[in-house]
Order: sequence, then C-alpha cells, then structure tokens
Amino acid sequence: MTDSKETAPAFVPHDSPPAPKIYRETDLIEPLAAYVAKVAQDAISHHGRFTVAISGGSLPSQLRGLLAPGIRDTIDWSRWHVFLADERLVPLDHEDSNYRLLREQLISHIPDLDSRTYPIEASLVDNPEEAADAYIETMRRVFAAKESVKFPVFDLILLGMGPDGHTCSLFPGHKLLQRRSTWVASLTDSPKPPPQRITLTLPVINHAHHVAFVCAGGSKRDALRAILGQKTPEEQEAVKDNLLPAARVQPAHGYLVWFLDEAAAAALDDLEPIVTPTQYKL
Ligand SMILES: O=C(O)[C@H](O)[C@@H](O)[C@H](O)[C@H](O)COP(=O)(O)O
Repeated sequence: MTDSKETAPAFVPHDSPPAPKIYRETDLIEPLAAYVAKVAQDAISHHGRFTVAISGGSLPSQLRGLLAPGIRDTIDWSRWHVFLADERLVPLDHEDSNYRLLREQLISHIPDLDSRTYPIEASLVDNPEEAADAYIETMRRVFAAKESVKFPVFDLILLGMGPDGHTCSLFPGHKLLQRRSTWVASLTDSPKPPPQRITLTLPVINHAHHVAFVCAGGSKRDALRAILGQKTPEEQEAVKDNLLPAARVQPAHGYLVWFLDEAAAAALDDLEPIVTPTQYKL
C-alpha cells in the first residue's frame, strides 16, 4: 500500500511519539538515501548541522545510494558529523572494523567528510572501558555538552537488527540493557564476534530525533513479527526480560521508522491491518 501523504521529518519534540512507520521496499538503496538526505537537509535548515550515528553490518553498504549523483550533489556534506553507533574493538583498518567499512562505502567518497567522522581511539582497542570513555569525550566535544546535559540528541541514528533481535551491540539479556545514564558502554562478551565492542546505550538511542532500522532478508522474520506485530504474552514477557533489544528502541520524543525489503516485510504479511508497510515518499 502506498502512502501518498508522507510527513516531512521534524525536529520538534513530541509529547507522545507516533507509532513506528514501516516502509516496505523492493530495493532499499534509493528510498533509504532519499530519507537520510531529507532528514539531513531538515536538520541543517533547523539547527545548522546534521549529527548521525551509523551501525555496522550491512548498513554502510546500504547507504551507497547517498553517492548517486542526483542525491549526492543535493547534500550539504560540510554540515555532517558522523559517529559509529557501535564499533568492534579492532584496529581501524581491520576487516571487522565498522569504521573501515563505513569509510570505504561512504566517507572516503566525499571530500573532507573524514574530518567530521569520529572513529574510536585506535590506541585503546585493548582497553574496552577506556575506549568507551574516550568515545564519550569525543561526543561531548561535538555536542558541546556541559556536565549538566544528560544525553546527546542525535538528529538520526541508523541501526540494523540481528535475527536474535540485537541492535547496535546491545544483545538479548545483556546487562548493558540496564544502563540508564552512560552514553557509550563497552562489552567483552559479544555473542556476535568480535567479542570486544563499544556501543551507544538505549537512553542515547531513545533521545534521538529520528531512529531508522534497516532490515533486509528473511532471517529476521521471527524478531520482526515479535517486535512489530501484535505481541503474544510470551513475546511481551521477552521484551520485558530484555530478550529483544530492538523492541526497546522507542524514541521518547522522536520518530521511529523501519525500512524493510520484500523478504523482511513478508514476515508481516498476514498481520495486516495490524502492521501495514508502506513505501517511502519524499
Ligand atoms: O557491529 C555490528 O555487528 C552491528 O552494528 C550490528 O548491530 C548489526 O547492525 C546487526 O547485526 C545487523 O547486521 P546486518 O545488517 O549485517 O544483518
């Protein structure tokens, strides 16, 4: 079903956040690029810059539509500030590095964007806690946050989700899901390798103006149904027990959207009209 009245991304906080919007796309690349470009443009018009945090996995490559000439040239890249939503603690040129991936797929194609992209401190990859603290300091510099400012407010956080419902490096049942005040946390027991990582915490994610999940493929079927469908009592318990971290992503005053390809959206087909995926329109 096509939604012809797409609302423009906004930066005015909501008192009560709207229900998540679910976009179903045959190919995610173009609509995702159009969406990110629009959120960026609106952020820059509203407050002069665009702060974005981006996860790893397949996400950096799904952002390649931003480099298509018709989109790339419309973006004011000089106002972008790019963070890693989570990062594996490996050298920056390591094949597992999310920064390396993002740099190769996007950052290195845009002149000077590297100077406004914030990788982890390379010398701290063997010191997870210090790496997390150093990343908080980096964020504080960019967000100019005084000690009294509780959380940074990203314009956009782009996330993937694993088949187990993990997002960022927040894994089912992990104690990091309880963090209430830390901006960035470290872990040394990630079930998805490599085990040592840092990650934005749930309160930071839930303070963002916009959060978008990008999910492709059928492997996430069960998690998608549990999160976006009407929940069975068991699924409601699982959310309470932190077994589906992605279900805990609920921006308090912002917008949440899901970009699903056909294979992922098919998991929701028999849930209509509870869940009606639409197409993204500018
Ligand atoms: O560093 C990581 O491993 C990621 O940030 C992780 O949270 C990822 O986003 C999901 O596992 C989905 O990955 P895919 O998009 O590749 O399925």
